[in-house]
Amino acid sequence: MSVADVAIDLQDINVTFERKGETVTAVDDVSLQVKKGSIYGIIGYSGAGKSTLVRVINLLQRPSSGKVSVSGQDLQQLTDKKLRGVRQKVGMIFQHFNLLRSRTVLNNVEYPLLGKKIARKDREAKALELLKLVGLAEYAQSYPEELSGGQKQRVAIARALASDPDILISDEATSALDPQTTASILELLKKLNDELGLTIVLITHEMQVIKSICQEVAVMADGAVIEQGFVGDLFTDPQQPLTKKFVESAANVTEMRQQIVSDQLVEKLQPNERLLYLRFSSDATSESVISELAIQYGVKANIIFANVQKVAQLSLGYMLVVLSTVDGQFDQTFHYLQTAGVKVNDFSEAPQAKGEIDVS
Ligand SMILES: Nc1ncnc2c1ncn2[C@@H]1O[C@H](COP(=O)(O)OP(=O)(O)OP(=O)(O)O)[C@@H](O)[C@H]1O
Repeated sequence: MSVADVAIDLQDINVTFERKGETVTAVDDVSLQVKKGSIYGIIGYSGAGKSTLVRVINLLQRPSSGKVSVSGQDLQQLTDKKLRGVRQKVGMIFQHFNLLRSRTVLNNVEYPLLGKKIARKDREAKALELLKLVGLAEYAQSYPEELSGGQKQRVAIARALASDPDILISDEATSALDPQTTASILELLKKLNDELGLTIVLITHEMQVIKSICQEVAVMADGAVIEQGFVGDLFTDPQQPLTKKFVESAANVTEMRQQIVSDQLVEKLQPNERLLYLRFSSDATSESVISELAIQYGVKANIIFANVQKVAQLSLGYMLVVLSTVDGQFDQTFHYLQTAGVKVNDFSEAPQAKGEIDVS
């Protein structure tokens, strides 16, 4: 990536806090680059350091060490005045919207422009234009409490756009919303990314959110980035146990695990049967693999669970299947699956009774 293509460049960032005489490491040696015009996700459980890390991006949180560049500018070298200028180009939205209750929706959106040399008429026109963009023009004179959660977040987005930012940071912006409203807010963010070329950094604890709109993702745990890369790659071949857990959560694999245990699938297997968990990427479709097994190798398949999810233009298939052969031999079957690019876990010997089925 050339320097001109980089919106955010964080190098070797550490953030420590002193708490009750102890040093807490909130961010542990994190380096990442966010490409201009991309949507970059940061996922991790509560306390992983996500919020602290994104506050470093506009130096609301100064790192204990490391370098922060935004749009090619080394922020730690800037004067306060220049830093304020950069901060205005980095908008933020939050889980709890942070709207001013006593002001109308229109006033909330114009708020960031109040201190600027811009005529009231123009300011109002701009705020109204932004409300149109987020689909809320008719609510301009309403008050926040008259709006639903999703509508409040739209107002917060319009307000964040008032200073014409190049970058928008979304800190758990959909966490308080139901799945349908979440989807509509993510759709809006994608539209802003497409139409305005806005670079978006999106913090979440939900892989569904990452899957919906992010191109790249960093997985955080205990302050560190433990895995990062393109979303499609992470979903197809997650390396770290935590990443695998997040990927599974987005593919309903948890349900599948429960089914294995509650239906006692392993206990019921015949000697000539195997219980396999198969993962497919788009170049190996589940139908073609299963029919090939039947035709070429005479293997029967009983599909117990199947799910296909779309991630970054890839179709990823997950399947739990009982395969049976006449002679109970599976060497050829495994070999075929491997060459077809299918990832295989054999659950036949798994400690199913305890529900500890590892799908790594
Ligand atoms: N100002 C502070 N003083 C002391 N410790 C802090 C401070 N801010 C954050 N921490 C600690 O740093 C760690 C990371 O917190 P952070 O809020 O960045 O995590 P997070 O992944 O965003 O989690 P959440 O989603 O719950 O906010 C936590 O252990 C937190 O207690």
